[in-house]
Amino acid sequence: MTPVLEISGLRKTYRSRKGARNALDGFDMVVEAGQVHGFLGPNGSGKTTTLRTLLGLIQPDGGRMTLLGREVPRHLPEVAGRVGAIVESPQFFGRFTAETTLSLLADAGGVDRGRVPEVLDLVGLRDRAKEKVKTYSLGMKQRLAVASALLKKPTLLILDEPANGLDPGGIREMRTLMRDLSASGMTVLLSSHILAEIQLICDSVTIISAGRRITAGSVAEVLARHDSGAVRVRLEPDTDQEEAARILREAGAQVTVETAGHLTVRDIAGPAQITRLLAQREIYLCELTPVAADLEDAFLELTGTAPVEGHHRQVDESALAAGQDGWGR
Ligand SMILES: Nc1ncnc2c1ncn2[C@@H]1O[C@H](COP(=O)(O)OP(=O)(O)OP(=O)(O)O)[C@@H](O)[C@H]1O
Repeated sequence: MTPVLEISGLRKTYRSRKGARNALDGFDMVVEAGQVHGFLGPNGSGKTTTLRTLLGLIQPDGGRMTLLGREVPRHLPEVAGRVGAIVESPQFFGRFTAETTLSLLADAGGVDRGRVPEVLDLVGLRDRAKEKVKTYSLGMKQRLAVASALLKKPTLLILDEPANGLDPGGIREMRTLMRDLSASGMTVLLSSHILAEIQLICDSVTIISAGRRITAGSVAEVLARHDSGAVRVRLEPDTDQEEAARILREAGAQVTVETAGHLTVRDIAGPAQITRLLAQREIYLCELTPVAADLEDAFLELTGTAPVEGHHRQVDESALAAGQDGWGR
């Protein structure tokens, strides 16, 4: 089946009097139909630039993009009616109610007003639909934004940080909504920094760093590639942790002494080897658990953005274009 979205070799350089920055440096991405696809990357890595370029809001400097099988931006008008998107927090008129706002948007988009109560219901705003938007919380405005993107029953829904400003209950509702939309046949592409959430919601992910794809695949594949083989060991109470760590290190393992009674062990043949080495010295275990890699670990390692003690990471991820030092020199 043709992917719903395909990007290859996308390039975008922002130029100003201060210099030129490569926001996208040959970026590739594929999103298959019916998936919830997570788009992840550190601050300034190029996510919004990608989404804005896809939607024809930014002119790329090179590369190819297709949406629903049609090349964009050239054929964007043919597919725009089937793509719903929120790429920046949309501004709504505070004095209008959600119902009026959506009705006007429906009229403007040639959508039957009968769809308005449906989308209000979908995003959980039905009970507040007749109140003015200026009385809404941030999370409620976010829901209204999603409702507006759903008006035209899109085949592809693109959301930039949809969980922004939502409380834990709201995040969970958004997760259910994404899954329901996907189950109804819609493809969803969402960018987010809430990695635990992405791990729960998404079928597949693309991770971008410095304007390039650094990994992509199903969440399970990305996690499997990242599996560190680490094992968490809990020792019997009153065991000398340092002694146990020393024994394992002598055998070539990498050992981190954790909170009371726990060790994390890497680079060892297997759990049986840990048990054998310690039992030979009359040290016994209560528990031995493989440490499952999570998306946050994979993300921090792949993007090189894990915090380093005593070092303040600078947030901008994009590379200066060749020959530029940021001051146009
Ligand atoms: N209009 C612009 N003019 C100049 N530089 C820009 C412009 N928009 C984005 N950039 C730069 O391009 C790079 C990529 O920005 P982009 O907004 O795409 O990142 P992002 O991955 O969406 O980041 P975040 O997670 O912080 O939202 C950054 O260095 C940013 O400063």
